Amino acid sequence: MTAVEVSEGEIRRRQDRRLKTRVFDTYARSSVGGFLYLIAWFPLAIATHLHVRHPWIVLALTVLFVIAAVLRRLTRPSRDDPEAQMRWINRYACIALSSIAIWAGIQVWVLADPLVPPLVKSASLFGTIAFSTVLVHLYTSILRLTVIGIALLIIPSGLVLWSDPQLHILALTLTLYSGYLGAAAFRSRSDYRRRLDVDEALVEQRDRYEELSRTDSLTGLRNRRSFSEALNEQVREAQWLSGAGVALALLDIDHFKSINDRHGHVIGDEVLRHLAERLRAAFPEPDVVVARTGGEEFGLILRDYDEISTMIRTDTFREALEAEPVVCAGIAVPVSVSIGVGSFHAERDINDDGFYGAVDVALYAAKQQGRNRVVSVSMLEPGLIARRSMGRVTKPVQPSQARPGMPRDA
Ligand SMILES: Nc1nc2c(ncn2[C@@H]2O[C@H](COP(=O)(O)OP(=O)(O)OP(=O)(O)O)[C@@H](O)[C@H]2O)c(=O)[nH]1
Repeated sequence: MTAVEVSEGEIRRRQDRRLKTRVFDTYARSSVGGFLYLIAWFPLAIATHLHVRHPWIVLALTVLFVIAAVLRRLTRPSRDDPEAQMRWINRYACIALSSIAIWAGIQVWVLADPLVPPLVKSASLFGTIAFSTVLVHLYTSILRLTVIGIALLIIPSGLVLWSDPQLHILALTLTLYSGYLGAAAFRSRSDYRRRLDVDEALVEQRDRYEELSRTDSLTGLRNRRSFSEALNEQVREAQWLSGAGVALALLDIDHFKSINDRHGHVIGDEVLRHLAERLRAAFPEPDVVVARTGGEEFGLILRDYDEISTMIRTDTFREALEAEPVVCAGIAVPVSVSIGVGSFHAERDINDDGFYGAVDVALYAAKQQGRNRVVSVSMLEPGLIARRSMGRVTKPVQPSQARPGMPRDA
């Protein structure tokens, strides 16, 4: 896949991420917006004396505003289900539009009522203009809601104003202003989309760097840092969850220095790459961790494996590797590996460091016994782990702790 091609799954993931951002931005900006109508409604009802003239209507409208405001606050979007988020947008838009429609109706009533003083009519119209302006900022990511909301607030009031020839100029001004708001809503939406694009690019870049920091650049396998973290995690699981088990295998190419000396470092690198591919093919399960832990050292973490099954599997791999030389640039390079294996025992190993140290001693024993073999921790002479681990390397060190002279690129 080239850099330009993006898989369907990836496109879907991006769309879902954008939808989630839109939904949560909308909720964060506007979930208390319904109460604004309520706050504006009380003084208006009093100033127009509607509470004295039509107390039941005032009460009914107040109840409707309260229901819409509370519903808007309580209708929380789903965190992870994109279909539920789409449904939420529609439901939320209906609730928001119902408050807007009630206010628009009140505004028409106030403008048309001859008993309402002109000053109160102007104040109420000013409130309506403020509400329609706020919509542009509240619902930036749901353009249709903004446009319908502005139309609901402005058009009926504009028509009432237009019905009085003396107020034509006011109706025209209102129409012009609604045009401006429409343009602002489009502008605000495209700014918002640009912001989403930038956010997305940053998230992708962060994910890419994170992936790179866990990958061995030569082989593409996990690197020692990622391996250490996975081992730590799985050992902790084995410590705390009854029934969870974890096995570890450490593989070291035999006489790799002479491969480098005979064929050069470029072929040496190719051998490392080929070995990585063979390991990946031999241990394809997603829950098996395959890593390059050092220069010519590789590691496997096998969840829920015991020592014997790990020995059998790694020995099969060793035999297959020995039987089929690695071919690099037309040169057949015989490669063999020594392997140490073990499964985690809490009393013996204590933690991941102790576990790694024990398997490392088994690997050391495999080298000592003539190489090209698998040695398990239980095959070791009692007391050897304690003696050897004093002088041997324990769990792979983090890159920041790496000493000069450590293998390249690991
Ligand atoms: N080509 C190549 N060589 C590497 C890399 N990292 C480490 N090496 C070489 O791996 C060799 C490891 O040599 P030793 O530690 O002596 O081990 P060995 O020759 O495999 O001998 P045994 O492990 O005892 O069988 C050194 O020559 C390193 O230079 C690498 O990334 N690429």
